[in-house]
Amino acid sequence: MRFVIFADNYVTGSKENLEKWIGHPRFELIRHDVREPLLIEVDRIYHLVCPASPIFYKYNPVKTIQTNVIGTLSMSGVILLTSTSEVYVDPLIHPQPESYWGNVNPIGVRSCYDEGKASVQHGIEIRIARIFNTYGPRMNIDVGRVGSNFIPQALRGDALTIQKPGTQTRSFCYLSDMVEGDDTGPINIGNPGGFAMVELAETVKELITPSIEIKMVENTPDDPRQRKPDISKAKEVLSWEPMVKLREGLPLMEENFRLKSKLYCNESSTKKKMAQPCKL
Ligand SMILES: O=c1ccn([C@@H]2O[C@H](COP(=O)(O)OP(=O)(O)O[C@H]3OC[C@@H](O)[C@H](O)[C@H]3O)[C@@H](O)[C@H]2O)c(=O)[nH]1
Repeated sequence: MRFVIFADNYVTGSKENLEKWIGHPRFELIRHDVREPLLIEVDRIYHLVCPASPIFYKYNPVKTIQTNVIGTLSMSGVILLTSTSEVYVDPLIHPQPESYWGNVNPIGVRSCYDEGKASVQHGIEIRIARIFNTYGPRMNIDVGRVGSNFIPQALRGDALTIQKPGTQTRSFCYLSDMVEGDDTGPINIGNPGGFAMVELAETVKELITPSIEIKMVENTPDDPRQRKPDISKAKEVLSWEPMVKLREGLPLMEENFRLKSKLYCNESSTKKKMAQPCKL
């Protein structure tokens, strides 16, 4: 019989996201910071820890690197480690294969996360999922990620903020498309299609509030200029065919729009209104 013990220090997560499981007889929730050892006997560990939003992880770089390095050491016996496309940092090779070592600025503001996530002890059997940019329901609003900025901005009717130069690219994968792979080496998981932030802004504007403005704002240091996964290795172990075009991916975002709409519609909104992307 499976029993799940879930540990979180709620720095970025919330109990609300776990509501469905709290009280379940085979689910236990512990407030815990992975930088401290957790002495319990388990069969498997899924180590998903570390704030992933650049604003959060840059806020306290020492805690970030401790969480990634000490945290991973305390989780010895890990079976799955969620890593990130950030290990390729500002890549000079495009798209990025798993064999690429990355192009890091070791004294840059992002290095606490990039280097922390990249450090894994050699020789242990571990599944490392290098997750590229992902979006979907229950993202925190206003944590500075591009999707969680653009969609609420469009719903509120505020200008979309493209960070300069706007030609930087990312690939966006919907949450439920991030599926199981089974491979011990690091494996890229993401959408192989790359899109410039200007393209993303235009698409969000067109789909949600065509009348809103798009403005260019200053960027933060060391923002990667291009990023998309080389998924040739992943294809061998994943049964999933990712969507290459952003346009095809967008209908799936509707679920996301609805969730955001709920937050921005007032109490008197009708159910019907809630069920559609709502313009305020
Ligand atoms: O309002 C905004 C926010 C962000 N952006 C741009 O959008 C791009 C993506 O930024 P995000 O903050 O969403 O994500 P990043 O790609 O920088 O980093 C993230 O990517 C992969 C994850 O694994 C990491 O956890 C996370 O660091 C950047 O080029 C950023 O400059 C905007 O143009 N406008």
